[in-house]
Amino acid sequence: MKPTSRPELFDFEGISMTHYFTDNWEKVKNFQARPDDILIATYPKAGTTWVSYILDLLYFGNDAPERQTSQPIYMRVPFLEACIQGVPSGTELADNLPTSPRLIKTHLPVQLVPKSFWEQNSRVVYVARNAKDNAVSYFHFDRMNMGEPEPGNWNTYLQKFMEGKKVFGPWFDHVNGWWEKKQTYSNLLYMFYEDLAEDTGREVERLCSFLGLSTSVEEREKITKGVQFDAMKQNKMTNYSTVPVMDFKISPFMRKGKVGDWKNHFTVAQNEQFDEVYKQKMKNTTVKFRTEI
Ligand SMILES: Nc1ncnc2c1ncn2[C@@H]1O[C@H](COP(=O)(O)OS(=O)(=O)O)[C@@H](OP(=O)(O)O)[C@H]1O
Repeated sequence: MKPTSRPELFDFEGISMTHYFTDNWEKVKNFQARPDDILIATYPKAGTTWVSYILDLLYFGNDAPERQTSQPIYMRVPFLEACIQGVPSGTELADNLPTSPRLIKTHLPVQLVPKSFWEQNSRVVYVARNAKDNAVSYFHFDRMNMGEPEPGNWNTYLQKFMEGKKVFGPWFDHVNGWWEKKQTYSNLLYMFYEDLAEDTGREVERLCSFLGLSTSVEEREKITKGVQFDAMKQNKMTNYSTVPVMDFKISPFMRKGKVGDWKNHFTVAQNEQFDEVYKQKMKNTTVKFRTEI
């Protein structure tokens, strides 16, 4: 259903959120994960759809062709915390998934993930993207998605991004929180968008080895080809063109798919300020990002 106005941000357990991701909170919090579930966790716009589609093809690519031609990726990989009037919630979709393993998407910061995922020792694939490109992608997404708060202009957007006043909270805490989790939770694979862009085939192989899949080289090559930006942009089941709240005339979901597009957006002054903030916020972590490849 099309919203009549954009939602407001509010504080939820210390994180900026909109009601779309908190309205179903009791069910999200008490969600029953299974040991073979695979949770795909990301800060928004870090490569969720890319990795979702890779995993979907790895597990179900050879299933009935209708799955690939008639079911959009967001139906195959439910968005756990999403709750939008008129469509089934993420928890409902996940509970009713007929396939196994279940692939489930979340943008939650690690501390808000339902505890059953940890209790069941479910596998988690986290994808992170460098902060500058992530901010740019998020800005264009918020411009075109009426389900997101009003983005304002690029400069005000960037200031708010640095303050963490974006849906799902600060990028910094998100990537750092999940990085810390990885140190103690062995069923977590921490991936980078930049690595995927540099060598998708290598990253597909990494995923297979994490998941214990013995997919053939030919199959992996086929998947690698099918998940390239242009192929996914043309594919109605992966390009989000079926979502009514998104206005592709403003900006398409599959926008550029590049590493380094931030250079076309940041002014010299914005870049200097961002680097200062980044240094402060990232001073206690060992996670390293590439802003170009
Ligand atoms: N195959 C492939 N190759 C390269 N880049 C890709 C690919 N698939 C998705 N993308 C880019 O990822 C951005 C969307 O991120 P998400 O899928 O995480 O969005 S969401 O949070 O689920 O809404 C968005 O990035 P930008 O183009 O920079 O805006 C997409 O274009």
